[in-house]
Amino acid sequence: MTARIIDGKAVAERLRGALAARIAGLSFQPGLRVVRVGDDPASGVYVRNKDRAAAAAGFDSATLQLPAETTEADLLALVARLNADPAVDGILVQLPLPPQIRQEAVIAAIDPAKDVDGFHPVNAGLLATQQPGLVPCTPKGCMHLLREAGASLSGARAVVLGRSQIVGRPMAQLLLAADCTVTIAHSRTRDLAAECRRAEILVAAVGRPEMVRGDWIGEGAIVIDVGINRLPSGKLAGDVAFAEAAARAAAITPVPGGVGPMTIACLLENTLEAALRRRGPAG
Ligand SMILES: Nc1nc(=O)c2c([nH]1)NC[C@@H]1CN(c3ccc(C(=O)N[C@@H](CCC(=O)O)C(=O)O)cc3)C=[N+]21
Repeated sequence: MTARIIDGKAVAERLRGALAARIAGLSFQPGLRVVRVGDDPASGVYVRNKDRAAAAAGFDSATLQLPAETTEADLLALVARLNADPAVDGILVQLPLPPQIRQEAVIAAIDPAKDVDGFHPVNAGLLATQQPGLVPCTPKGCMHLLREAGASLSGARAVVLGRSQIVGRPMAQLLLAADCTVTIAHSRTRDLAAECRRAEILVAAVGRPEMVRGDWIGEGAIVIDVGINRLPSGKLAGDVAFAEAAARAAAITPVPGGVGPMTIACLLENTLEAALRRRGPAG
């Protein structure tokens, strides 16, 4: 089998177009504030792409850049100001944060109604209990792509590789809510390759370049590659060895151009959702 390539860039473009059309009909611009402390390289391209996409879709968006030495108290004070600002619908604090700042303290300080990353424990709890809330952008984007690939989810064996708070766990919740039979595999799992091979839907989110080899892929599986790893050569690689996997999968996402652009589109989708929930449809 040679896999169909799931074009995340094109799907994201369509989603952003649909958001732009909805925003054009509003009496206000949904407001997004991204806070960046220091200059972690993983965040650089992301912040630039986000700013461009948000402006093009009609959001009132800005990135607030703080020095790497910022104290936790100063960052919490900024979050409190953004929480109180009625023009701000979505707040995203770029992770990772410098070591003097406790990540959990900052996430917990964000108003859950403005938590467009969906990382606040209230939103994680709403997702786990199948109530409406803000859903983390990357797993949400992966679900869009699975639907796009025509995956039939009900009853399907899905394996999520990785158990992070940001991707693996919420991804498993979304697949379960879609009636998949879900396995979460991770670094302590015995025989990872065998677990993955059983998957009809495989979502790889471990952050290790090309760790998933071709013989880990079941014939006809749908493979969603969340990894965006920068190699020493400067090239980007996913968590999946793409060419090997594509020889066995029915469909697969590329890196770049797969999940990454969907993360950004879903951030904008969440910001619009948060705005409509906070202000009502008329604004
Ligand atoms: N609070 C928080 N939320 C995040 O969602 C978050 C974060 N912090 N910190 C950094 C990581 C990284 N991240 C990316 C999203 C999209 C691309 C993306 O669009 N990548 C392009 C390629 C970019 C390139 O060429 O380097 C693609 O995959 O096609 C990359 C990286 C979100 N993150």
